Amino acid sequence: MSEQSTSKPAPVDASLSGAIQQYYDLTKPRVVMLIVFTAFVGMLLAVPGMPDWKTVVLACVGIWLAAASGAAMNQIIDMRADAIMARTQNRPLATGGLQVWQAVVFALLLCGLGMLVLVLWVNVLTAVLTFISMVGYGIIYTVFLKPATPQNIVIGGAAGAAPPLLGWVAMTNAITPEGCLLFLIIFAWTPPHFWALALYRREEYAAAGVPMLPVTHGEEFTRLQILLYTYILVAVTLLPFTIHMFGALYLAAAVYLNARFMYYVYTLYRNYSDALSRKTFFYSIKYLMYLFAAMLVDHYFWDRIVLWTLGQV
Ligand code: HEM
Ligand SMILES: CC(C)=CCC/C(C)=C/CC/C(C)=C/COP(=O)(O)OP(=O)(O)O
Repeated sequence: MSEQSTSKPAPVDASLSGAIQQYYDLTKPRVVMLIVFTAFVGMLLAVPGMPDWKTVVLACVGIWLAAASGAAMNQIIDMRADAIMARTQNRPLATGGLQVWQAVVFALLLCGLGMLVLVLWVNVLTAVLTFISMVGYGIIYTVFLKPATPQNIVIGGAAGAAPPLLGWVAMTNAITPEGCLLFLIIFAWTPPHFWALALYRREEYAAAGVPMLPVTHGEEFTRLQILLYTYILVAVTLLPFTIHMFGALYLAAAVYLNARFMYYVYTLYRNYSDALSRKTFFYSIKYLMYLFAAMLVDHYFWDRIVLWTLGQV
């Protein structure tokens, strides 16, 4: 049995701070935080030495606003399905804490502000790519892909994978192979990240009528797909080292993080439990955070370590 919707929605807090909290929740703050972090890393990797911090801050703000707008659009469209699932039933539109028109105005405002910041103070290419990602998630994934195909998150994952490339483009105004490689890492990471959650939440998705892979193709097939995508992820995360984008610091971190991820998904494949599936999902988030942090550390310190070591011999 996967985890069931047994709890009741929490009562709505009608105070001002309650209203602010509802708007804040509408932006899926923690997901968007990691999205902005990967964009931030993309920005710093794109230039040698210290970046122009003003552009970095403005690009982070613009991408944050656009991603938050996408998250709000997603909840406007999904409010009925969200009200059915225990995991999402306390979202502001599902509880009635916010009205649809309030969420629509808020989403449009975030979108407009985000585009303004990117066009005025970053560059038009970043604004266009960010807009495509926002619409890709908020509309194309949510309206067309999510209710239609179990490949929804594979195709829709392109929107969530865009941020490091957006960060790269913000600093260079160019789409380069290195920026695309960062995109590819998150693209390959998304299926194990999401399907691990979908496995232990499969009955909720079935009840809400969402055709996620464990619902349409069963648990065993999903476990195999998670394993196969993690193999791809391992290969893709090693590529930046082979093209000398990063040095041994990154390699060590990637090998360690990949070994742990493989251990989780292989065990999940051989011996399924909801508890392990949940652990795998939470590990996937830490994995991405640490992998991108390792890129930063390598970018700033690996050359210095090599030079210092050479100086010692
Ligand atoms: C199409 C792609 C993706 C899908 C379908 C997906 C799906 C999900 C789902 C269903 C959750 C649970 C959310 C909740 O319980 O409220 C979640 C959580 C999370 N996701 Fe993803 N995700 C995707 C891409 C991403 C990306 C690109 C990132 C960051 C770079 C990300 C970071 C996170 C984080 C940090 C959480 C934990 C949120 C929390 O603790 O509240 N996800 N994801
Ligand atoms: C501008 C930019 C970079 C784009 C935005 C990208 C973005 C916010 C991606 C988030 C991906 C995500 C949380 C998917 C959740 O899927 P779901 O909606 O199926 O999950 P749910 O069931 O929790 O609502």
